[in-house]
Amino acid sequence: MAGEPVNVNEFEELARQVLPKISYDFFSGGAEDQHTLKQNIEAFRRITIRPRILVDVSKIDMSTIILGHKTSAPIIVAPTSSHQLAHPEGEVATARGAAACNVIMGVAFTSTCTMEEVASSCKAVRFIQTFAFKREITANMVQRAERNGFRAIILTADTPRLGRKEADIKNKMIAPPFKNFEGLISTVAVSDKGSNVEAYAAETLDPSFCWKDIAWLKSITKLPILIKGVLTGEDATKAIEAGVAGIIVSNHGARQLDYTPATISALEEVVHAVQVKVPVLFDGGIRRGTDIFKALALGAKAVLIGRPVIYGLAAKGETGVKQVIEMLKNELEQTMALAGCRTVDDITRSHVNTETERMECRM
Ligand SMILES: Cc1cc2nc3c(=O)[nH]c(=O)nc-3n(C[C@H](O)[C@H](O)[C@H](O)COP(=O)(O)O)c2cc1C
Ligand SMILES: CCCCC(=O)C(=O)O
Repeated sequence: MAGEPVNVNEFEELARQVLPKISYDFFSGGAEDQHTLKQNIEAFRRITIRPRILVDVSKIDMSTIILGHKTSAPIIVAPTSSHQLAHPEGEVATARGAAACNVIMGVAFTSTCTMEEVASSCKAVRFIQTFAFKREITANMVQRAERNGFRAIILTADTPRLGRKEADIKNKMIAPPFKNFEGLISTVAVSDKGSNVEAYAAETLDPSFCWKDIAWLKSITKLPILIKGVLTGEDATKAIEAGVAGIIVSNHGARQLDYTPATISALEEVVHAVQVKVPVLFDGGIRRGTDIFKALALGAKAVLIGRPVIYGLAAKGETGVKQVIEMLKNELEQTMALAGCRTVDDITRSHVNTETERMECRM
């Protein structure tokens, strides 16, 4: 590619050029047939925007408030693991990039820098992400998150076991050391059968964790809990009953169960079930400012960005993370101006058409 990247897809190409194949495959891959992986992106293309003209758009304000935290735009860095496989400075560089853009940083417990290192590296508002780990691991995570000024817990609930990413199995992907586990698990899992990331997950996860156990998690922390991995109205209702502070519509970047719907196709069902009782956040396949606009129009309060941030990190470290977030912010600002929306609250359901509406027009 000649010249500087002009959109986040070009950052993926840069990342592919600099990363060893095994790492690029790990970051970019999805589960099994990777059907949902493609759909997460394709489904956005099937939604059209209904712009309004002759609105005063001389000033655009993208700022919003998420769980009480003011951010410059409805963008959050998604919690993703293993950033040192992308860049030696790992999650510290990512968090600094997020801080420079004044957006919230999601930190995975399976990070390669410790949560303490990330916490002391910058002033970004940080949320810690956990899985349904065995209880002693979760209790340790909660204590450390509170001590280190994390502002919320993201409980990723779509991972009672790890999805099958076949590229990782073929490549015999070796997980980097997940430093947050030091002293918590006795052995570093190894497997000669394929990806050892799977063996790692099997050793740490508690697949019996279910809805009633959220009460236990709530009993050991004062931090608000966001539940990540909701794809149906039924589960959204259960999440509200369990008393979560927010819901993240996500299929884990299509890395868990293949043939789940593209997340943008599942968003409205969840939004309807939630009835504005808690904020609904969204991730999966966001590559353009127009994608963010569409997710907001369908009811999301903010979006999480996974792979593009990792690609920025791989290509240019902290600067790359910053550039990726800035690009998405600039594109969202442009979209809002051209669609006649001055603030994020001006973006409504009537600013998009989905396939459902287009079918109705034809009938
Ligand atoms: C390499 C990689 C690692 C991930 N690790 C985690 C993780 O540790 N915890 C988690 O909840 N989600 C994880 N995710 C999922 C992201 O949080 C997010 O849901 C997803 O990346 C969004 O889709 P996108 O990559 O298309 O933006 C990971 C995703 C990728 C690509
Ligand atoms: C045990 C690491 C889990 C990372 C993860 O969630 C993913 O790769 O999707």
